[in-house]
Amino acid sequence: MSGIRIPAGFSVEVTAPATSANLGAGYDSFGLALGVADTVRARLSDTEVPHDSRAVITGEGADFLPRTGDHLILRVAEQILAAREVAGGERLVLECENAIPQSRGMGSSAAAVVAGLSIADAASVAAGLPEPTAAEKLAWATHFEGHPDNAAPALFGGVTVSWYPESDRASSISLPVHPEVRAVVVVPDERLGTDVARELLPRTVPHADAAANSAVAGLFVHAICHDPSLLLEGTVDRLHQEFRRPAMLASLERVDALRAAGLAAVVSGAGPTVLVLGTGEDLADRVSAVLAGDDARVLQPQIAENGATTLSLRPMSA
Ligand SMILES: Nc1ncnc2c1ncn2[C@@H]1O[C@H](COP(=O)(O)OP(=O)(O)OP(=O)(O)O)[C@@H](O)[C@H]1O
Ligand SMILES: N[C@@H](CCO)C(=O)O
Repeated sequence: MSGIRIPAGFSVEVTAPATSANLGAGYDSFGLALGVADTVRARLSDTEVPHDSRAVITGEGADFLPRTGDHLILRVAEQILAAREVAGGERLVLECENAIPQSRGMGSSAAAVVAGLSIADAASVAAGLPEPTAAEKLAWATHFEGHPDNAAPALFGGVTVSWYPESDRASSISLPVHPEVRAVVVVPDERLGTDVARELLPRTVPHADAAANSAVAGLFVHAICHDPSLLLEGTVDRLHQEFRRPAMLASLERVDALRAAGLAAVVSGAGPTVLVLGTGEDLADRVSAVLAGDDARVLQPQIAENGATTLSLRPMSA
């Protein structure tokens, strides 16, 4: 280490939003931030902390997420601080208020990664390093998350399109979303790990399917920015959803029923949550009416304009 360390008394509170990736045809590229967020308070302990009590967790995942350095937020924060040669990462302790359900396709891992990154950034700045650029933040978040479609909206909010200008560097832009577009999610109790869902995808797809998706992806951008009446046609996917049907039969049945009723429903991320995009304050009611008798939770969290926030950074003691 170069002698840079997190100062005594360091304390920060960050939030990171849930996200929905793919949005139909934009596999591994499109994503949006939702108005549900995890809140994490981190502080530097001035004494050694028992390894298994570094994270106090309430809310979603409190019964099964690890409390040690295996905890994703701690692991990300520590590894980034170590890469920057900032000492003290192993003495960070967390209070996590989790609102995002894990392994449901609502970007919980991206939110955890972005929370860890935000803590590492705040600690680095407190130690005297410059504030990282947006491009550096996306690079770190993509490094840990594996793909940028959840990471970009978790960092920057809104609806994002991500791509790889170089094979090892992701980039993203934010779209100017039509003000009437609303987002509803249908969240089942069942969990499905992203790694399991990715295993179900074929290594290659027919050229016609790739061509169809690229046309619809272009239409989606127009629909969400300018003409929400085209969202149903602009969310037809041929690259991922059907391949994953066997792992989430009930979710694909919900997608089918909602689309048959004219609502732009897609699998959210790797599932099994379903995302519905549309207009009107009554969108959640219309979704609930189509899914009458279904026990999955219907929520209308809206599209969040903002991504991760660093809520408070107390002045550091010397
Ligand atoms: N708040 C959190 N704190 C610590 N670890 C978390 C947290 N949220 C998610 N994780 C880790 O990420 C895993 C879930 O990641 P996974 O990619 O399977 O689902 P997801 O991110 O919710 O879904 P998707 O990527 O499809 O939107 C959890 O099992 C846990 O290991
Ligand atoms: N694009 C990703 C999102 C989940 O991380 C997938 O569908 O596997």
